Parts: sequence; C-alpha cells; structure tokens
Amino acid sequence: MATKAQKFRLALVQCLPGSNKVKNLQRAAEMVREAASNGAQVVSLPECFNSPYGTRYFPEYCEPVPDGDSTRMLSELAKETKTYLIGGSIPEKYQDKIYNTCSVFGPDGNQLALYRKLHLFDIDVPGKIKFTESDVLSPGQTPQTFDTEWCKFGLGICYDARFPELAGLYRNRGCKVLVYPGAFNMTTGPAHWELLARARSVDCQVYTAFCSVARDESATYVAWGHSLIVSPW
Ligand SMILES: O=C(O)CCC(=O)C(=O)O
Repeated sequence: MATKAQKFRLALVQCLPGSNKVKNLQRAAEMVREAASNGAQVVSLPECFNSPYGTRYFPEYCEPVPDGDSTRMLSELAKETKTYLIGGSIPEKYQDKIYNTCSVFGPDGNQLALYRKLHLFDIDVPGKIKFTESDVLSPGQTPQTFDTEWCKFGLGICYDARFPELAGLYRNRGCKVLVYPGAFNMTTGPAHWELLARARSVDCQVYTAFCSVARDESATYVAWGHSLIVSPW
C-alpha cells in the first residue's frame, strides 16, 4: 500500500478439507485463529472449505447462507478474532438451487458481502480433466465488493479469475485488492494459476490474492495449492 497508515496484513488459509464437515470447520477455525494471532487483520479461506470439491458433493454439503452451520461459524470467528473474514466458499442451498458462495464478515461479526460465483467451471481438456460445475450449480448474477478501513475489496471465485472484465469492473469501482478463493487442479494449475494472478494485478494495478485448498493426492479432485498474493508491480 502507498502510505504506512494503509498497511494491513492479509492471510490466506490453505486448509485441506476432507469428507467430515465438522472437522473441516474446526480445522479452518484453528487456522484462522493462528493467522489472527500472527497479526492478520484480513483472512481468507479457500473455495469449498467445508466440503470436498466436486459436483457429487455439492448437494450433500450445501447449506443455507447465512443460517447454516458454516456461515454461523464464520460470523462468530470473525468477531472472536476481530478480523475481516472472507469465507472462501461453500455450496449454498437457496430456494431450489445450489450456488458456489462466498460470504464475508467484519470484525463485529456482521455480514458484509455475499458473492455467488459468476462463471461456472465447465471445462474439457481431452485426456486430462473434464469438470462441469453447471451440472449441479447455478451461476450468480452480481459482482460484490466490500469496504474496510484500508481499502475496497472485490470478490471472485476460482474460474472467475480467468475473466479480466470482472477484475476491471472492480478496479473501476475503486477496489485495491481482489480476492479469489480457489481450487485449481494439476492440469490448469501449473499452466495458469500464477499467470492469472499476475495478469489481473498488472492489468488492473491492484493486489491479487488467490487462496487455494491444499493438495491431497488421494482426493478425487487433486488441487494445485500454491496460494499467493501478487502486488500491482
Ligand atoms: O480455471 C481453472 O482452471 C480451474 C477453475 C476451478 O477449479 C474452479 O472454478 O473451481
């Protein structure tokens, strides 16, 4: 940031969600507490931090927001740790649809934003990876920002990072930091993960944070990991 008064510490929690939702929430909470005790004032969790990543899991793990266990935990945790907590994403049940949803809480525990992934991850790289989020998920409709005492933040989820138009819209709205909870894979991760974060930063002259889940070689979807924060330079 340009002046000292604007400096703050952002932590990315690269946790490893498994099949036990209660354990996933406990582990995420422990890591957020650890980040806060190391001075983080803004903390992000990764995409699908409460469930394994995959279309077969979304209907089982989805919850209402903000009235489900995962979102309640986020609100209480933000208040306890006095952080801005970017709740990665969870599969959200809303009416008869499921969304990939990020909710953000302020240090007082109040909800500041609810963002539903705009661009669903539908991909077919022959012989490598086929994934169709739209089989199960519905796309969101609205970009979302939130304000802190330091600057405005813009939100995207994973595949959204491939769309410079969304980042440019946030830049035009005055965002200085873009946060993308994510879970790239072993095919597109090495090819594009770092490239996209650096591209969005240089395009828009913003800080870009990509927060991934950790890699589990035995999972049905093996994540790339490599959470990173990139400066405008
Ligand atoms: O864009 C990619 O290569 C990966 C995207 C992804 O995993 C997601 O949107 O969840």
